[in-house]
Amino acid sequence: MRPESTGIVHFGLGAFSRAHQVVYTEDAMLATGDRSWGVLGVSNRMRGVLEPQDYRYTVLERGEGAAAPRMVGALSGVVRGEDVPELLARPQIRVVTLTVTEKGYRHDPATGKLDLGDPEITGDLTGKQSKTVVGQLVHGLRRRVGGPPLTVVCCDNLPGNGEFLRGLVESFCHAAGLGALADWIGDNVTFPSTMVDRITPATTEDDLREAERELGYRDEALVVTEPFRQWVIEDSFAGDRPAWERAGAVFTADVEPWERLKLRVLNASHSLLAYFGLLLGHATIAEAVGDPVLRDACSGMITDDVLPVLDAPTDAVEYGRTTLARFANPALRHTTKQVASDGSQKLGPRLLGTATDLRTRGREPRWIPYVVAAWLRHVETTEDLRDPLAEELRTDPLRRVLPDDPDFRGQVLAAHRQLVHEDPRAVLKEVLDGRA
Ligand SMILES: NC(=O)c1ccc[n+]([C@@H]2O[C@H](COP(=O)([O-])OP(=O)(O)OC[C@H]3O[C@@H](n4cnc5c(N)ncnc54)[C@H](O)[C@@H]3O)[C@@H](O)[C@H]2O)c1
Ligand SMILES: O=P(O)(O)OC[C@@H](O)[C@@H](O)[C@H](O)[C@H](O)CO
Repeated sequence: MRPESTGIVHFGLGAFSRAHQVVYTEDAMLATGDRSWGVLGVSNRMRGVLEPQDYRYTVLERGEGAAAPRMVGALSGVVRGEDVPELLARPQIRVVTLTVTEKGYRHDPATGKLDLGDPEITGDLTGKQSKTVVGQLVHGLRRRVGGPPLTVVCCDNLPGNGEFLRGLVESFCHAAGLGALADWIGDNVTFPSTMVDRITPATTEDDLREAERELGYRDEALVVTEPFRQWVIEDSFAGDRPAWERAGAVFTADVEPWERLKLRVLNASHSLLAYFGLLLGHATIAEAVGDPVLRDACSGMITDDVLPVLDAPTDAVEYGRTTLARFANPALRHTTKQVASDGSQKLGPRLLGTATDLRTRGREPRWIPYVVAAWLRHVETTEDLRDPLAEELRTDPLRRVLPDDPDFRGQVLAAHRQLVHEDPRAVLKEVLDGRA
């Protein structure tokens, strides 16, 4: 399938978007025959990779129920970030989607506010450059003023991701002295929140070689993913949109319960498996969840810490069970190192919100201090730490990450002392035994 024109600009054409939003968009175009929704990716790296392939790539599902390999053709091109401002002026662009990772938003992880001290944000505020995602978005919206409305759909794993991004854009406008633009955005641009789900590890050279043997061609932009996919979208679009519901997406008035369920059950368990998995020598998530102590620890955390403060839109116990079964998919080779990366950005949305909610209701988290302590051990013992705050974390790892709550900090430090002096497996067993 080839699109007739471009309707969507997508920031961050990483593995996930190629396995998720682009596939949903292609399915919507196939179902309706409306081929005006080609996706124009914004990615300096993927430009050089996809151009020689005419912007087509293969999606390879792995695991039980996997579909046949699929060639996706819904991308209409790939451009550089600097090209975005001009693009957003075009009326046929009706939707912007983003998967730029948590750190791509340049916010303070503790407050969720735009980091106005970030040198690249400061540079973009002058209007003389467009290096950050928020800067590119605002400079593009500036060019759009007077044109048709636009919908900006954040698809990163952040709570209230739509409202979050709207706040960053608003702060940028005010800091740049663009109050009138902020008013125009308020009237013409919407930021629906979304819950996105499809486990898609970074593609490795081994994946490429194995796929080449299987498919008979080499695809540098190939993605390997699981059969499962889910997309819940807040129904607040400013204008036209693809008929994503025809591709299985669900539109709802309130996405927050879905986002919380996913972040606090799935992503929180992923982080537990990553940090304790690394401490126990597990290279992949599938290996980690196959370790009975880690599996029981995930179930324990879901039952003891997460469920008591989760207003779930579906059966959360069953959701937890299905999640752990998906993690066990051995064909995915999702590394614990990948999931452990950028912890300073991930702990808040996945774990600390639950801990704060528990403490607000007079309950103590049983497992979360241990997961944060395992992350702390990861920070202390990893030479090539992958985290945007790596330098700062070396000197004071908790300052920018933990909420201002001395009791909780004390719990984390006590758990950390145990992990330094005792075998991590024995520590987890102790916590498990304490529940009996
Ligand atoms: N991979 C998954 O299983 C999965 C599932 C659900 C949601 N997500 C969400 O999608 C995000 C991306 O995942 P992925 O697997 O595609 O990662 P990826 O590393 O393959 O791609 C990330 C993309 O973000 C861009 N990016 C990174 N840092 C940036 C920055 N500072 N400024 C601008 N752009 C930046 C990169 O250029 C790249 O195109 C995740 O962080 C998560 O929020 C991922
Ligand atoms: O994509 P990351 O590396 O930021 O986070 C790793 C995973 O927890 C996450 O991507 C899940 O695989 C995903 O959220 C499942 O839908």
